[in-house]
Amino acid sequence: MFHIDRSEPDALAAFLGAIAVAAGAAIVAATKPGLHVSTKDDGSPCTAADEAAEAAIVAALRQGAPDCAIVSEESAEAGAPLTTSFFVVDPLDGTRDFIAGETDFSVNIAAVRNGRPIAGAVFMPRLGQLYVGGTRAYVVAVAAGGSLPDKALWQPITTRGAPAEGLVALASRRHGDAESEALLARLPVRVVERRASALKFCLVASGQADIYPRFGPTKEWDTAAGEAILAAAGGRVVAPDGSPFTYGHAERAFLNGAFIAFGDPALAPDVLQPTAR
Ligand SMILES: Nc1ncnc2c1ncn2[C@@H]1O[C@H](COP(=O)(O)O)[C@@H](OP(=O)(O)O)[C@H]1O
Ligand SMILES: [Mg+2]
Repeated sequence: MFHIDRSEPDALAAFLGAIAVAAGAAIVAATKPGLHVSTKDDGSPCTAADEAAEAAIVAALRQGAPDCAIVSEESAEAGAPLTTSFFVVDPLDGTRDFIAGETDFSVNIAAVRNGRPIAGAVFMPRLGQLYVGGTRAYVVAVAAGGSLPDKALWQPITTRGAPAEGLVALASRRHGDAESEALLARLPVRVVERRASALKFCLVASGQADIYPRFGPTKEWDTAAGEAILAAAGGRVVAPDGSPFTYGHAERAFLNGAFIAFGDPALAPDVLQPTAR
């Protein structure tokens, strides 16, 4: 049995990783021609794949960690503050890209302890890539619904130092915003790659990119797992004033403020607001 307040972060991350890979199979199984797309109250799409993955994840979390609260994208409601330790789930992050047949979509599951993410898993079903982070961060090649290989075969990942030839920056493919573009315009950026879902955090965590600023809106389930992985790999996710991100804000419907995710902590003086330096 797992408990967020008592289990080791790496053990929690492996638990979440196995659940994310199994949820990937639910997504693949639900992916059929003519997949029904409904529109949620906020105008964003939801499919049978989102719902099947959420049901699989919630059932597995309840079985493995029965005493822990769960916040999940498709069932979260604004209201009373939660306990400060809970699982946060996005069963299908990047739904628009999923519907468009792209590879950039992910299953995100994180464990939040005292308002901070301590373990996370991000799985890309169509890429067959699982990223996990607890105390350390790893990438694992595994097909949707497959068995996780022995931990000795997991590849440890770390962020990279900012390259002298310029930064590789990441931005949302479908939800760009002017403030993020303005920040990147002030930095020595070599290329801006537009990608979807929490895969962006994983690309920074594994040293394939350097910075991902996001001033436009996101929800806690979009960032918690990615933050856990990036932090375990040596990077940071902070508000533009340098303050840490906290989770469990039911009173604002789990809406995040702006953040800057970056791999090399030495970038802080360049990317954060002057008062935060
Ligand atoms: N106006 C808005 N308010 C809140 N969250 C938003 C939003 N526009 C986009 N998002 C979040 O951004 C996520 C997609 O990120 P990206 O653009 O990097 O792929 C969406 O995830 P879902 O696809 O799970 O709904 C959604 O949660
Ligand atoms: Mg999402």
